[in-house]
Amino acid sequence: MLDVANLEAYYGETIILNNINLCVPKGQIVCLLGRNGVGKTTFLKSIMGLVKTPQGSIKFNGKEITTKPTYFRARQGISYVPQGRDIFPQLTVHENLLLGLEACGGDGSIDETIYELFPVLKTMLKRKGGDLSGGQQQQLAIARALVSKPKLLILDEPTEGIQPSVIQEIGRVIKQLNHEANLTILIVEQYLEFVVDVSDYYYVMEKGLIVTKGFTKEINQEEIQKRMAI
Ligand SMILES: Nc1ncnc2c1ncn2[C@@H]1O[C@H](COP(=O)(O)OP(=O)(O)OP(=O)(O)O)[C@@H](O)[C@H]1O
Repeated sequence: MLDVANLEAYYGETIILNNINLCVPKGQIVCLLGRNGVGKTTFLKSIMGLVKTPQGSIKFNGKEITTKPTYFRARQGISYVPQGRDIFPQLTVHENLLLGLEACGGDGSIDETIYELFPVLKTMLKRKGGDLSGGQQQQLAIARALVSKPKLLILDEPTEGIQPSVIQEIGRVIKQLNHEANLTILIVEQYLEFVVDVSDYYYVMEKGLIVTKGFTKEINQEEIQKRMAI
């Protein structure tokens, strides 16, 4: 579904992504692991068209999107939950969710299945986004990304700063979306246990390069943990 080949990205003269090749097959959950600052977020921003990529190609469902604007990519069905969630603190939960419709042109309505996935949000529709806990904000951010019924959901460190019970809840929802709705998902993560729990395939990035990859069921957790700790 998502095919990235020989991708490069720079901030000024500094190369951040160096010849990245990564593939997210339809119906799978793929995780990109790596320490702070290796370029994971830059990679996700490249997919969304938020960072310029002078070299390489990004294909979505076989179509070249490398030079397309962000809104085009969103309308094709790519939905992105950035690191730090980007919830609008002064808007209510309901208003934050309505903003998710913008990705598909502002039409339509919020599907009831969103509240089935995240029952806690239904009880908080009139609350300000800024009054929610970190975990609830993450759930709201994921729910907002789902409102436009994407084909590919991209999550940047969904477990960051979140308590274990909510991490479990988020893991459950991600697996449910994948199994029941056949949603394809790409996740950037540093929390190895979560990656092992939810993903089919993993990639590890170091200094803008993919250094190892494989099927999660064959992962050597000790080796990956060492790489993450260096
Ligand atoms: N807007 C920017 N301008 C210049 N350099 C940047 C910018 N954003 C990130 N960088 C640098 O690019 C490198 C990669 O950053 P990036 O955020 O992609 O890493 P990351 O792996 O996602 O890390 P983290 O887990 O901390 O988010 C880092 O050295 C960072 O300092």
